[in-house]
Amino acid sequence: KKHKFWETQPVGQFKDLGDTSLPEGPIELPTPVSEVKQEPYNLPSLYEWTTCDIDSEETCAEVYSLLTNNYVEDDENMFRFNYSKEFLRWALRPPGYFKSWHIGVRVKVSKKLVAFITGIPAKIRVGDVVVTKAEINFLCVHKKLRSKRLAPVMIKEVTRRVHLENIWQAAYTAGVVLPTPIATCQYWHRSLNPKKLIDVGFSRLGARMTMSRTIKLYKLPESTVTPGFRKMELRDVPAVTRLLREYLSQFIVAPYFNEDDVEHWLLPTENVVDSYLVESPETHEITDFVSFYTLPSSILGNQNHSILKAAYSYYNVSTKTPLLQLMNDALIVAKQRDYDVFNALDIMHNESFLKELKFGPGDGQLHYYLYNYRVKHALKPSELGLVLL
Ligand SMILES: CCCCCCCCCCCCCC(=O)CSCCNC(=O)CCNC(=O)[C@H](O)C(C)(C)COP(=O)(O)OP(=O)(O)OC[C@H]1O[C@@H](n2cnc3c(N)ncnc32)[C@H](O)[C@@H]1OP(=O)(O)O
Ligand SMILES: CCOC(=O)c1cnc2ccc(OC)cc2c1SCCC#N
Repeated sequence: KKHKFWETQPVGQFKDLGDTSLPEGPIELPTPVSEVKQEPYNLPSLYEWTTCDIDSEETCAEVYSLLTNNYVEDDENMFRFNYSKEFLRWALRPPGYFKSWHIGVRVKVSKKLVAFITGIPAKIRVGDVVVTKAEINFLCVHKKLRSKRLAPVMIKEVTRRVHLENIWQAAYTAGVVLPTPIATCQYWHRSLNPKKLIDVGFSRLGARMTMSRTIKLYKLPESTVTPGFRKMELRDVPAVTRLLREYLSQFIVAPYFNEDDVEHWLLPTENVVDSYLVESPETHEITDFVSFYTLPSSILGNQNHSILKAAYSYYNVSTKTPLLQLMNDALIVAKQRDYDVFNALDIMHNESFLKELKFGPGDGQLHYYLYNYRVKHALKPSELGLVLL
C-alpha cells in the first residue's frame, strides 16, 4: 500500500475516486464518548506526551522555537514559515478552544519539545450542513526525528482527543498530496519589495527589464483610494458578522462565524491580523471588508536578508466597492506597512483580481482535506470560502 497510515483512516481513498454511489457526508458514525480510547496512544519509549499551555510564556517560546526551526519549508528550501508567538496565541485560542488539543512530544530525559500538533474547534458548513469540526494545524516533527512514523501517532492522538469532545470531523490543509484532497489551490504572490525578492532569489529580473523599471512596475499609490476606507473597530463586529456570513454563504465550504468568532478572527491584532472596511460616507452602512494576516518567513541561506515580511489575504467581502479596488487598497496599506510580498490563494473570488493586480502564480499548491467527511465531487478553488492559517 502506498499510504500505509492514511489507507487505515476514514478519509476519501484514491481507490474510491469516481465511485459516485458513495454518499456525501460522514464516513464513520460517531461512537459514544465513553467508548473512545481513554488513554493516550503509545509513543516510542524515549518520548512522552505533553499538553502545551500556550498561555505560558516559556511553553509558547518552546513551541515557537520548534516551529521556527522545523516547520514548513518551500520545495527549494528558500523559506521556512516563522509564525510569531502572538500569532500562535491568536491561532490557537479562538472561542471554545481546548488546551488538551495543543499536543506536544518531549524527550523524557531532557524534556526537549520535539514534536507538536494542534486542533481548534470551528463551525464549518459543507453545502448546507454546518458541523463543528476540528481544524488541525502546526503538525511538526523535529528534523532529527523524521521518517520514524511519528506523524501517524500524533494524528491518532489528536483524533482521540477530538473524539473525547464528541467531535467527529476535521479540516486541514497541506502542501503534500494525501488521500484525498477536496480541493487543490494555487498560491499567488504580489511583489511589494521587488528588489528584496530578486536579492533572495525568489524573483528574477524580467527579460529586457532593469531593476528601476521593475521597481516602477510594482509601484503603488502612497494612500488608499476608496472613500470611507478605515480600520475595523470593536463597534463594527455586528455589521461585519452580518456582511461576512451573507458573503460566505455562496461558497460550498466555508466557516460559520458568529460575532464572537468575528471578534476573535477579524478584529485587528498588531503584527497578526489587519482588517479594514468601507463605511459609506453618506449612509454610514458598512459595505465592504478586506483583511490579511501577517506570517513572516525565515529566509534560508541568504547573506543580506533573514526575514521575509509576508501578508496573506484572509477574508474579503465586496458588495459596493469593486473587489479589484478593495484589494488594491489592501496592497497599498501593506506596502505602507513595509511588507515585502502580499500572498493570496485562488479561492473565493480571488481569481478576479490576481492577474490585474500583478500577482504572479507560485509553484506551490495547497490541498484542502476533510477527515471523516466525503464530498461527492472535488471543489473548484472558487467554491472554497475557508482560509486555514
Ligand atoms: C475527527 C478529528 C480528526 C483529527 C485529525 C485529522 C487529520 C489531520 C492530519 C494532519 C494535518 C496536518 C496539517 C498541518 O499541520 C499543515 S501541513 C504542515 C505539516 N508540517 C510540515 O510540513 C512541517 C515539516 N515537516 C514535518 O514536520 C514532518 O515531515 C511531518 C510531521 C509533516 C511528517 O513527519 P515525517 O517524519 O516526515 O513522516 P512520518 O512521521 O514517518 O510519517 C509518514 C506518514 O505521515 C504522512 N504525512 C506526511 N506529511 C503529512 C501532513 N502534512 N499531513 C498529514 N499526514 C502527513 C505521510 O503521508 C505518511 O503516511 P502514509 O504512509 O499513510 O502516506
Ligand atoms: C515570496 C513568495 O513566497 C512566500 O511568500 C513564501 C514564504 N514562505 C514560505 C514558507 C514555506 C513554504 O512552504 C510551502 C512556502 C513559503 C512561501 S510560498 C507559499 C506560501 C505562499 N504564498
